[in-house]
Amino acid sequence: MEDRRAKQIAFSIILLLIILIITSRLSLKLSETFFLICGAAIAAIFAVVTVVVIRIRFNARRKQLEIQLDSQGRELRIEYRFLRKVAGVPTKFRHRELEEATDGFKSLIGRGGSGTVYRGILSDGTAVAVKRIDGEERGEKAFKSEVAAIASVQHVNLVRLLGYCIASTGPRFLVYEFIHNGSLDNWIFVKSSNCGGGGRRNGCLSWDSRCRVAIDVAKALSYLHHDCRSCILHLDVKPENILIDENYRALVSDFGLSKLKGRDESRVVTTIRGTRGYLAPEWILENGVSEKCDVYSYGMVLLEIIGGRRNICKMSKKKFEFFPRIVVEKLRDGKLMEIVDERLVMGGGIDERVLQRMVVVALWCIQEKAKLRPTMAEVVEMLEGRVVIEDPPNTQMLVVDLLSIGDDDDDDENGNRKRGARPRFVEMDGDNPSTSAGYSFAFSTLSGR
Ligand SMILES: Nc1ncnc2c1ncn2[C@@H]1O[C@H](COP(=O)(O)OP(=O)(O)OP(=O)(O)O)[C@@H](O)[C@H]1O
Repeated sequence: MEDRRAKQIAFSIILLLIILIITSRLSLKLSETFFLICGAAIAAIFAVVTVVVIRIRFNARRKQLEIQLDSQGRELRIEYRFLRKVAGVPTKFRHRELEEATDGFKSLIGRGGSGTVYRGILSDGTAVAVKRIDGEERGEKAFKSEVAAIASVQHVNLVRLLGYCIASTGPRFLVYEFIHNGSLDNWIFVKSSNCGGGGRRNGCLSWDSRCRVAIDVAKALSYLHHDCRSCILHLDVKPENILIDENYRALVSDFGLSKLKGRDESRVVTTIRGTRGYLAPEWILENGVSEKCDVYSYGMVLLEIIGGRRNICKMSKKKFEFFPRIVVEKLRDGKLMEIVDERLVMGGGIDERVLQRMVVVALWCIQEKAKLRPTMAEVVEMLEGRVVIEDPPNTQMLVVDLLSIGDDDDDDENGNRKRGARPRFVEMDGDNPSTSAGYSFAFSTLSGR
């Protein structure tokens, strides 16, 4: 466009100069002035032609460079996007992109303590779960913990954080890969029972799948504790935070409560949060956490996987049943099959040696004294049958789970624990727990999530 305009101007100037030569030839004949004007006009024509040619060439070169840079930029952008994907670096999404992906946040998958999860499809066809983190300060904390903990880690048994979205105002979002079979609680608990969970039901996970899931979760936690630059404490291990993929393999999710612990630190001080029924006793007593808190929660989950029921089960208004205690008794009496999820016993195919191994590992994990518990790396070894496992010490289970039994208001419609509910410190006496006044000092250290 610019070139055409320059050519038009040059053409007009040259035309004017030629007209000038012709008119001066007619009026001045072949005088000296005519030759002067003629020489100057020819020089001007030459200069105009030179300028136009240089300009056209310059523009052509500039255009070529622009095209070249543009294509290099595009290639770099593609390469960068690819490298981010390969390295697992989360992408920053715009709110509009997430709105489009979730069709206006319409298809709700679930609700947790820190936010609401929606199903979505990204523009490239990737199925995602978009978690909207609610609450100002708490939301900010959960968001930062989650991104800091899993943005840099990669493991087949950890759910992948694909991206995030932070707007200057409004909630924050985390975008995960979508895991098709939902959370483990839907696959192990019986809905109708008091000791089951509420919500969506999927089915009953087979014995073999349960064994695989147990090892998958143990491997994920072992990786977080031992194989990352800092030790990552999950601090909220429970069936709701274990997702099951289409091959019935487990992926640990929800890092909203996680903490990083330096390799030279023995424990990290943090306020008491998490979910009743899975909290290690020392967290409440000493107000510090270590990887042994995850080991405790894992042991509790392992028992629930085997039994297909919650560990703490409300039988009536004042009566509770503590499953780990029953497990200890049945192990002692050699009647372990009686603690297995009835639906699996009916189907058969349970290897009693594997069952015994899993139970013993779980009982080691829930030892009240943290230092007696194995590491998650040892748990993997034990579950895979690579080491001989000694019998766990006889534990009194006096302080069962400081947050496990609360007010009636703290339980949901099925009698199960709600997350973040006010805790009550309990002393177990058979299956009839009572609040222990002697331990009431612990209340002052408690804070809901
Ligand atoms: N990546 C995912 N793919 C499929 N479903 C998911 C995914 N992430 C979460 N969900 C579903 O959404 C539910 C809510 O998840 P979320 O992590 O918010 O809460 P939670 O674990 O139940 O509770 P809390 O946040 O209090 O621990 C889960 O129980 C699970 O069923």
